[in-house]
Amino acid sequence: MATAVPVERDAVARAFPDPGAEVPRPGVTLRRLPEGWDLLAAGVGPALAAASTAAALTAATLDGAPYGLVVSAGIGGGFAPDTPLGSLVVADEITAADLGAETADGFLPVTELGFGTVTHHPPAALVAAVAAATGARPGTVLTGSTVTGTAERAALLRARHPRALAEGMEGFGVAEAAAAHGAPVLELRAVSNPVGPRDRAAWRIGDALAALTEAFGKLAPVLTSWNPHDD
Ligand SMILES: O=C(O)c1cccc(C(=O)CC[C@H]2O[C@@H](n3cnc4c(=O)[nH]cnc43)[C@H](O)[C@@H]2O)c1
Repeated sequence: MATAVPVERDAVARAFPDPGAEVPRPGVTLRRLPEGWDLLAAGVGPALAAASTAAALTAATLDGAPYGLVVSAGIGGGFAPDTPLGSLVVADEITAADLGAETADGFLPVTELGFGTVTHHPPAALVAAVAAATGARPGTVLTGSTVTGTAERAALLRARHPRALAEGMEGFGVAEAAAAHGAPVLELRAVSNPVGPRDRAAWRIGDALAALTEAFGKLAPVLTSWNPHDD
């Protein structure tokens, strides 16, 4: 499970009775839980999140215990009015919002330039099970390297991605690393702030971290019992 920062990782860890033990691996330090999950504070932004997640995936494979699922989790911005502060979003699409080229006629995703990918799809049955267990709303979660800070940018993103419910900075990077290793990916965001004009004082980080802990308490049995062959 990959979060951006250590406080998010610790919020996930609080859902489990045993805090686990640190396991240093080349390029990353994992927190290994007795339940069989590795937690990773993978860094802020898609590039560092991808690099850290790839390091963890490679280490697990070389250790002879490849991961069966990669989860990107953390706080995020929510698109009003669908996602109020403290609510949860589970991604049925993980989409890079700013990977492409600006042209005189508007934004072109890299796929329209002839390479790469801009969207990953988590397993549908797993998304449905997570939504049922946690109350998370399924929808598109956007990844960007810049936190949206104006109403204009929020409206433009929503116009380009009408199904977008939330915005984070790591999901697509984590998903790219998982895809390179053939592992399925999931993204769960707890909404700490509205996507729109920047008002850092209004971010409800504590509430979002508490929602993350509560969600992972309900999620653990779902993830453990999920059978990839159902998807
Ligand atoms: O200041 C703190 O105490 C604190 C605690 C936990 C996390 C943070 C972060 O700033 C982490 C950055 C993290 O947050 C995600 N995020 C949150 N809101 C948005 C948003 O509106 N748009 C994009 N990303 C957002 C993001 O994934 C960052 O990694 C601070």
